[in-house]
Amino acid sequence: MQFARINDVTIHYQLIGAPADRPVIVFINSLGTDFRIWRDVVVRLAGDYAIVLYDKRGHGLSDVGQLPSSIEDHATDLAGLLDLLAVKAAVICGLSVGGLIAQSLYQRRPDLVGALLLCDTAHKIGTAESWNARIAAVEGKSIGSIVDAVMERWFTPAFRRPENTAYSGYCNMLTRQPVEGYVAACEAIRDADFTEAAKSIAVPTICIVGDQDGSTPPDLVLSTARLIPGARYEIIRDCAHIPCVEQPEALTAIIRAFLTSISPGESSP
Ligand SMILES: O=C(O)CCC(=O)CC(=O)O
Repeated sequence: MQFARINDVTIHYQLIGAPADRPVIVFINSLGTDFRIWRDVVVRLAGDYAIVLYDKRGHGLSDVGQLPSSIEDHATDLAGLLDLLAVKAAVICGLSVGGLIAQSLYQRRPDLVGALLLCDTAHKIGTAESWNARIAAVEGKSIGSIVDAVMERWFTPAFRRPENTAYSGYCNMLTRQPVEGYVAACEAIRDADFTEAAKSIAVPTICIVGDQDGSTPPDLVLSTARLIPGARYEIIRDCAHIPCVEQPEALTAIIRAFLTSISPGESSP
């Protein structure tokens, strides 16, 4: 296990491979998850890329940190981690709120971002009303009180079968996040809007979405791709909000094809 103290927050991370030798992919996880969601993608890419995984503040084994916290605070944490690891111009792959953090990192520290993989995310996610209702439910009851509704957005019915042990494991992952970390991330998402900033992104970008994503549906992700100059757009079939769990092979194939197209010869297909 690897931990770093960044911006007075203990951040849990994992570095796989040597950033000096290979292109680096940084994975940022979504709301209510920790970096273990990337496992099935990482095992497929680790031979060809150096990989940075971390639990954003308020999730997994990282501290919650000072409250309230913003998407910019998350981006500053990631910048500190990448500076510590001497990583520059990385491929930044953010899932959902992770994609907001990726967009904020690009605005604050473009030197750290060589390309963007925006996965099941958008320039703006949800409305103030929807986030305030979710925050009230979690603070008034528990994360457990919203788990069924969240899982309907995260996973397709085929994955949500009771006999699927992975499904019950991901329910556990959600309900075991600290309530104050989950709420702080909901507030940060509620207050983030990259509609204007997206138009100034000038690195190769691909927007990817599951065809059954109930949190950031295909139309929303397509509207984000249309804001970003030259961005590509890919849909993954039979998949909802978390393709790294539900369709890791398809997601890996899209990542490889995209990275090979922007840096031919740098990675083996
Ligand atoms: O997944 C995220 O990071 C935010 C989007 C969301 O609302 C996910 C969910 O449906 O719980």
